[in-house]
Amino acid sequence: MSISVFIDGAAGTTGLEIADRLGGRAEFDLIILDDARRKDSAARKEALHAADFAVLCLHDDAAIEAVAMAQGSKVRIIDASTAHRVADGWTYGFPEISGPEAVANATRVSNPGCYPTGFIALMAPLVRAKMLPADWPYTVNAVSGYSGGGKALIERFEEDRDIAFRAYGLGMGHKHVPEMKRYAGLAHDPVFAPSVIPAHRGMWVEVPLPLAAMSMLGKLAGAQAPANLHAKLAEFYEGSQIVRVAPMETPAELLLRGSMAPSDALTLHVFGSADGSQARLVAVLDNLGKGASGAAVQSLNLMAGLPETAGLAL
Ligand SMILES: NC(=O)C1=CN([C@@H]2O[C@H](COP(=O)(O)OP(=O)(O)OC[C@H]3O[C@@H](n4cnc5c(N)ncnc54)[C@H](OP(=O)(O)O)[C@@H]3O)[C@@H](O)[C@H]2O)C=CC1
Ligand SMILES: CC(=O)N[C@@H](CCC(=O)OP(=O)(O)O)C(=O)O
Repeated sequence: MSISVFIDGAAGTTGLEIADRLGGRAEFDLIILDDARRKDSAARKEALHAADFAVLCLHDDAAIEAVAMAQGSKVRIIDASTAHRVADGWTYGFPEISGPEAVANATRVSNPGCYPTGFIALMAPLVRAKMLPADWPYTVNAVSGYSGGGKALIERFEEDRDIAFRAYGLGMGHKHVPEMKRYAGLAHDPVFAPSVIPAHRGMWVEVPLPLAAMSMLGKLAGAQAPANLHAKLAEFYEGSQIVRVAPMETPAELLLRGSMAPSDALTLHVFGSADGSQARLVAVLDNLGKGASGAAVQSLNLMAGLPETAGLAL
């Protein structure tokens, strides 16, 4: 018996990528509304009530509306928007961090934000193990491909080829900070510095760590050499086909390529100074892969009782 999945917002950037990942799979029957009906409330409500699963690939207000319209139905929802990431009654759709069973059994799953995926993957295992303090004022420096901003930012970057670098979130208070704080287990909001480069997809999320200064201030339990942090991350993600911890070596450079192929993997790096006084934790991913559509499909697989990585590009 096939599983019906309604993609609400299937004409958008995330929705199209989810439809691509599910399209060739015999287990799923996709419900996709045509152009004339895709924003029609009655048609969306009918689809929400007919489907086994709905993946909301919508901006927050339309996602909140969809959840209200689904009331009284049996549909299980994965919401790709920011609307429910720290909301009561929702499971954070990051199986490596929330636990695969929690996601598999949930009826309401919020898909993590793209930048938080990198940040939380790096930080949660180390904070949980008390190798990094929960109460340090961390910073997050991050770079995204322009597809991270959906259709509007894609259009802007494709029209204005003169943008070489776009820093934003300069007033702080970016919408991703609450989920970063909560799921990394932090006491304070991290200082988040996001930016966009003229590449369609790709993402770099970095957390610089002044280890010697943290130790001097009594914030580290014992000396935490960069190699210890790397070993803990490697242990935490051992056996994962999705999250990979790169060997601890220091290349002369790391590149994000404009021609990056779609990928649902997430690669973590730890770089350390020779004397161990400083480290840089770095996550490299595809904002549209593990940062959005790949994560939604991973959660859908688990919720539908299918192999976790089915249909993913790894
Ligand atoms: N892009 C990314 O890398 C990531 C995106 N996300 C999140 O995923 C969600 C979707 O983002 P993204 O795909 O980038 O955005 P897009 O703007 O590319 O797509 C959103 C789609 O929703 C449609 N839409 C708008 N209002 C309604 C409505 N009332 N009913 C039905 N459809 C509607 C839009 O229609 P129209 O085509 O007419 O504009 C558009 O096709 C957002 O919440 C975003 O924050 C999360 C992680 C990463
Ligand atoms: C480059 C860019 O603009 N990125 C988006 C976040 C993309 C993402 O993860 O989206 P949601 O949290 O909305 O689901 C931003 O900073 O608002």
